[in-house]
Amino acid sequence: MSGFIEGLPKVELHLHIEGTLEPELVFALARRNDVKLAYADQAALKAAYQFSDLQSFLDIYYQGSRVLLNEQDFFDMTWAYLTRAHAEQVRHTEIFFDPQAHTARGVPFAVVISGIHRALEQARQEWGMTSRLIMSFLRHLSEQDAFDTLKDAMPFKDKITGVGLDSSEQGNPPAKFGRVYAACQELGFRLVAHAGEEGPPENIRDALDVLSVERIDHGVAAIRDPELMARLAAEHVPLTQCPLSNLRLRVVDKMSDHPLLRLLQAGVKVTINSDDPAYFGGYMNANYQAVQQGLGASDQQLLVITLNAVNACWLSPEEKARLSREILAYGQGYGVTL
Ligand code: HPA
Ligand SMILES: [Zn+2]
Repeated sequence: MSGFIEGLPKVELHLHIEGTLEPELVFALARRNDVKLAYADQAALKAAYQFSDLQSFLDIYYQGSRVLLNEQDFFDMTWAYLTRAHAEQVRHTEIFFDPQAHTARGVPFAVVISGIHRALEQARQEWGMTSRLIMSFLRHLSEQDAFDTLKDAMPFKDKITGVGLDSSEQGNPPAKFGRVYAACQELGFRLVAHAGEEGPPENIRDALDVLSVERIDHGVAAIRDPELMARLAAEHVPLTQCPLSNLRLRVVDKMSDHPLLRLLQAGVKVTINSDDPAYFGGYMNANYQAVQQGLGASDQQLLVITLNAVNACWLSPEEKARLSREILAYGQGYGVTL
């Protein structure tokens, strides 16, 4: 691991908190809550992390989430992620959570958000690490289910900055949630959506035009559509990309095929993120390393990508300016300038 990457102050914008459940914690929580797992031990669970596509991952990811029952479970999961992210110099993180994966099992919305929020608050107090929460709708479920979830979220609105859209992209295009997003916008939520992960460039366009999102999560398919790439660049639409995720879910065959650097060179505001790090083989540093080693990114390009994340995040202008200065000063220490 390069010293430059290890020490670089980072911002993470695409992280599913349920995707940070390491096998060790899955088993610890299963024991604590008396939940039966389909795997005999941690090694057997890890061996199942051989994914052929997004759906094959989601099936295991939702299985893993079944061990989360109590407020303390959501705290422990979130605290474990924050501890790792802090060790990797993540200064600010914007975290997705999937309430429907829990409320459908009878776990109250309040339990989910209280445990996550308590950990975020502790990280802020202990380390000055900042965060935002993004409530993500499961796109394989119905519009009505999303509206019901939005209603459940209302008592906790002050703890939720944005809404997102995740799960199975195939067969569940953005337009299915046009009315939900309009309602969320009316309520003052920031808007993002997964698009162009396994789906076509059209889904990226529709996320922008029908859902009015300000960032695209993944957006890998943009590389197949020069006109769309030019639009993303011209409109400064950030893409929260996740290289190791795309490799493990076979969105790309090999890391050298990943479009992240080509998009950067076309002027698109790409960022590097870890998505579901417990399942995809690494947190932020490993994803930065994949871009460095697999794509040949220079330290200067990694610096630009990191500043893109600062610009795309939901901190105040003052906080962003302070973080940008810290990152630029860090680069200068390595002789890396813009
Ligand atoms: O990578 C992902 N894509 C879509 N849905 C998800 N839910 C968790 N991770 C993902
Ligand atoms: Zn994701």
